[in-house]
Amino acid sequence: MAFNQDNWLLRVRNLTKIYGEPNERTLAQTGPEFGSNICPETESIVACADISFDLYPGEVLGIVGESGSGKSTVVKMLYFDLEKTFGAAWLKPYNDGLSDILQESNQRKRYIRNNLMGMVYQNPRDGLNFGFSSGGNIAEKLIMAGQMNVGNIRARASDLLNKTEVPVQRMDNRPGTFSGGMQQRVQISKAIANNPPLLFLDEVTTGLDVSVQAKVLDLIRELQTDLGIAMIVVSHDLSVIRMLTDRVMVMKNGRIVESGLTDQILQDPQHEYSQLLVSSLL
Ligand SMILES: Nc1ncnc2c1ncn2[C@@H]1O[C@H](COP(=O)(O)OP(=O)(O)OP(=O)(O)O)[C@@H](O)[C@H]1O
Repeated sequence: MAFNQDNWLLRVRNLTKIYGEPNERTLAQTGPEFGSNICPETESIVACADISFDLYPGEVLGIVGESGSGKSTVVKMLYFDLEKTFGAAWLKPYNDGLSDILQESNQRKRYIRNNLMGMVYQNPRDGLNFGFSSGGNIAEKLIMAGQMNVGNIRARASDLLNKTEVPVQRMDNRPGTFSGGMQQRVQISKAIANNPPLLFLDEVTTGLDVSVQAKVLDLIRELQTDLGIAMIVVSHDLSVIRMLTDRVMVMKNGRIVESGLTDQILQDPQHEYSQLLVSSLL
């Protein structure tokens, strides 16, 4: 798929998260060439640094890398779960892409999250309220975006559960009574309830049985084709990245070591670490 360069949906520049108290040499002393994200002088941790990319409407971008490479930190900052240390991000549907969303007030950030973004976490407990029914969880997201009509909300919830193949008769049951795969489907329903242009998926199939994983991945692919939502897919699993994404960024020790079209990187990885990842797929 070709994307028009001027027509970005999300623009991210130099996104960086450092824990602890860095000094001016911290960034220069951490990263893949040092095999570590810990500053030897200050012991501050560079969870990720200098992350820059553009995402286009309807595009699926993968972030792949080993545990601790900084993948989740990137999406958590963009979804406002974590504060950035440095960097900026712009979202086209918000103020025509003119405002750095990371600098906005908490109230504006809530608006952006509720109306323009969705997030599916690895652990359904992070994305769902287990005290509410599955329908109630979807309703919560719709209400936060200003919908008030109970009939409409219920109709939308049952439509979404249908779409994600959760039995609609279980709409009034709590997610705690569902299987792991079904909990992820409810989480996906909730995340897309407001038709967001942008969806974050953070290791959403990790921890599920292989056959259940395949069904959840199929569902995500179908939704992407039907709804054309742009997605950022975080996974340590290159087979998930291969199945879902158009483009991929490979991360190691908090930095992007390689990025490009997924097919190209899978066929001809340039960085030593990407080569290692790809060879583990074979
Ligand atoms: N609160 C924290 N304090 C200090 N360091 C942290 C904190 N949270 C995360 N880190 C560190 O930041 C780095 C990146 O973490 P992150 O969770 O983004 O990695 P990841 O690639 O998503 O891995 P995983 O899939 O295991 O979560 C890791 O080295 C981690 O130990």
